[in-house]
Amino acid sequence: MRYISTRGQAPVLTFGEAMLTGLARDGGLYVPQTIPSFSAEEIAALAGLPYEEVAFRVMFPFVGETFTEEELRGAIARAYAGFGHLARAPLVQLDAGHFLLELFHGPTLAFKDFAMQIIGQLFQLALAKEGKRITIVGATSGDTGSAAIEAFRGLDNVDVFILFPHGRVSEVQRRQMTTPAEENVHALALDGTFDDCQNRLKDMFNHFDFRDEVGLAGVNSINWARVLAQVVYYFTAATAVGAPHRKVSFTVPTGNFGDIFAGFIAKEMGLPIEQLVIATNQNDILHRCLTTGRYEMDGVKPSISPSMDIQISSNFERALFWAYGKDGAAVAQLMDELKTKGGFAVSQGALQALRETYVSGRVSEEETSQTITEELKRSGELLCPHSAVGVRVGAAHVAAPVPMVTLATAHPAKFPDAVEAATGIRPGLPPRMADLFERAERVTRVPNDLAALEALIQERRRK
Ligand SMILES: Cc1ncc(COP(=O)(O)O)c(C=O)c1O
Ligand SMILES: N[C@@H](CCOP(=O)(O)O)C(=O)O
Repeated sequence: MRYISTRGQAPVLTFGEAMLTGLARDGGLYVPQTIPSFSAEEIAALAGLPYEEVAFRVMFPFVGETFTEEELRGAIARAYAGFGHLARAPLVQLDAGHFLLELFHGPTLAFKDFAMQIIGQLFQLALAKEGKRITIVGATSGDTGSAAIEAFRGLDNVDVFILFPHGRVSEVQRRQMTTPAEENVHALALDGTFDDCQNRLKDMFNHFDFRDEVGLAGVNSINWARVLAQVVYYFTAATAVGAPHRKVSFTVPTGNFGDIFAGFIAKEMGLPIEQLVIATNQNDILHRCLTTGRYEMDGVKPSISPSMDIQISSNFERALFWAYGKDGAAVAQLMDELKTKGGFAVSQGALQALRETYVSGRVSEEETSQTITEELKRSGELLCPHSAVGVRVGAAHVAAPVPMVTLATAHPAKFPDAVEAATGIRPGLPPRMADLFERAERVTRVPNDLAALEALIQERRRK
């Protein structure tokens, strides 16, 4: 299996190389050159298997020569052993034909753990083989950061720097990033938005001297391995509700587009997915783009679902690559227009291709809150605000007899203020995190300035 860049100008890599490289050297994102496909019989055989076995069968064809079967199985077993639910990703029924896929039973209570725990294991295997040390820099709107810290804390050959937008994450999210005491962990509160954090991260990748000197690695969904690990739960959920014998639809609370893009990959692999529904909060650039054909930035508005307060939806580039018939030059031009003009128009053909793959919906702040209130009364499910965005849009797209699965992306306890305001109930953290508010915080306030960030990372990383 080989990996190519969405901008067509970077070296073709193996899975292991693409995983350690992160952003391609032409600024694009790595994608598999071909997508392995599963027959209906192979999909049917996944029903009822342990999550770990499904993860192995789904991931192994993409991993190719980088890891042996034994290595991958071992990494998967270690990755999910600490999850707080035997099913790993349990499904609960909300309504006739509407299911919720709970993705928040991992160590940091968000769906990011599903991928981050496994890539933590895979990075360790790859680094041991190559005798390398690396500097991970991550950008987060709240959840990727803590998941990355949890996966890499305390490792001798890895330093982790996490950029998060100052004042724009929940207190629980912030404390999850600022309280780990390990010396290889650095939480950096940046004066700006998540998009600024992600832009500076990409700037670092595009600054080759810095990148090579520090051994820069990325664990955002820039990294293909992140997306791959997220493909797995589409298979477990779909087979649990009857695939491949019947079709299934998914609704995904969407920001950086990694999660829903994993659903697209599952579909390309043969999973019979009817609708892939993008659910956005008031930062609705993706919904506007599908509706109007223009991807147009208009400023991030802070919301009660802060992890989705994103305008530059990184993985949309991967979706565009497919929509433009894998024309890297066309994608590079769009990304250049986004950077220089703040937007671009999608061609008619590509827009049609996007609309054939995705539908979308947008949820206001009031509707998000109302959905948390109503869903608790109706089904007893206490939703986090991101999952509530998904449930609202998902409910509007249920089309019998095809079941709808909405992804619940975070635990309500990560956003206690929004949940309490909607329901009067303040959700508690699990016992292992009960002292989170007593732990000492360690955080550095940083400017939105590439040179200053690079200097800080150079100074703090262990050589
Ligand atoms: C809780 C939560 N829900 C949804 C999302 C959106 O996921 P994606 O960025 O993969 O679209 C994020 C972050 O990205 C998140 O942290
Ligand atoms: N919501 C995310 C934003 C980064 O997304 P990623 O999937 O690219 O890591 C977060 O919580 O940080």
